[in-house]
Amino acid sequence: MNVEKGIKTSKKIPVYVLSGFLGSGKTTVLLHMLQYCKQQGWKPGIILNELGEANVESHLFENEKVYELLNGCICCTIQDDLKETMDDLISEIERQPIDVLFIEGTGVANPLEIQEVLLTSPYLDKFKLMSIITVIDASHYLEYQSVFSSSGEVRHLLKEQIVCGSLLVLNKTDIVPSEKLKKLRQKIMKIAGDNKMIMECAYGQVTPKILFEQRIQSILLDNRLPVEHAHHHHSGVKAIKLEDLPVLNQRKLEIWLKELPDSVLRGKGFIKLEGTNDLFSFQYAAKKMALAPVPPSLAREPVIILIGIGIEEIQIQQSYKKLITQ
Ligand SMILES: Nc1nc2c(ncn2[C@@H]2O[C@H](COP(=O)(O)OP(=O)(O)OP(=O)(O)O)[C@@H](O)[C@H]2O)c(=O)[nH]1
Repeated sequence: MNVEKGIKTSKKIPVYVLSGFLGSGKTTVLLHMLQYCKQQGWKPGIILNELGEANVESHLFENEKVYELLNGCICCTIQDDLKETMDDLISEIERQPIDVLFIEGTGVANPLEIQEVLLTSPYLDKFKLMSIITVIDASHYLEYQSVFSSSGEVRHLLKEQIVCGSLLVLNKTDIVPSEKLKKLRQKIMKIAGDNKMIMECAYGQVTPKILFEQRIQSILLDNRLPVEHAHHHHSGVKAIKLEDLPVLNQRKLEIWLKELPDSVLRGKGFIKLEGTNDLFSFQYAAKKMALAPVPPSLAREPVIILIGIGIEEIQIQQSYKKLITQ
């Protein structure tokens, strides 16, 4: 279909769901899609579903209308929370219409749960699910799938996200050797089936037309998986918030991160570093830290949120204490 024409003329608001494991690059892909919206003059609405009590990423969406669903998805309350957020959104868009809606699930969300909400009344009459875009971290997928280095829950979730995705984005190819990439593609195709489109990319740079393509037809919605399947509990998922952070030494921080248990899968937040007055956004995914200065006008308190499956809060707090007292 002609995507531009479809979005402009559609009576229902088109919805894109971004799914994918913790740190795979969902926000990166979303920012890329938002840039395209801007070029096309489309007004987007965004629903972010975050683990943990604080959203440390909303500053990335400066000029956009962002609805936050914090603490989501640890259990099935995601659906009630999402409905509440959608209700707010519906009343808000009567005053401020939007052309397209993005829903970014947490890294441990099963996209079917989101899909199911969109299929119930009154949302079904107002929104049209266009695509579930599943982002896969090419640099870590094989490790996450390995029986030795990850929990069964992680492996199950990764598979579900691939099966439910209508477009697969194999991200972070910049840090993966081509041989590994080939092997990876084969593995993913085995789970996804031959006719699902897999786009390889770095930093979410997939051609917008491919991202915005309608890939879910009503036929698929009618044949959706049974409800029991969609209600998958992620009881072992935990987000730990480290607050009142002092100014940190970068080298010690790197060592601390390296020594964290493997069950810590993701970190994000804001930190201050020795030798500079700047505030940095802190990202930790697939065992790699990325820091980026943020403007002081943001005025956020330093905080680190660690997310993992089966992480022991006491163990983390003890090692954190060591980091800040060394
Ligand atoms: N090397 C590399 N890093 C990337 C790429 N895409 C994203 N990143 C980095 O990976 C980290 C996580 O990216 P996000 O887009 O925040 O991932 P996410 O899936 O939204 O993360 P959660 O919402 O926590 O699950 C950030 O530090 C990104 O800059 C890529 O293609 N290559």
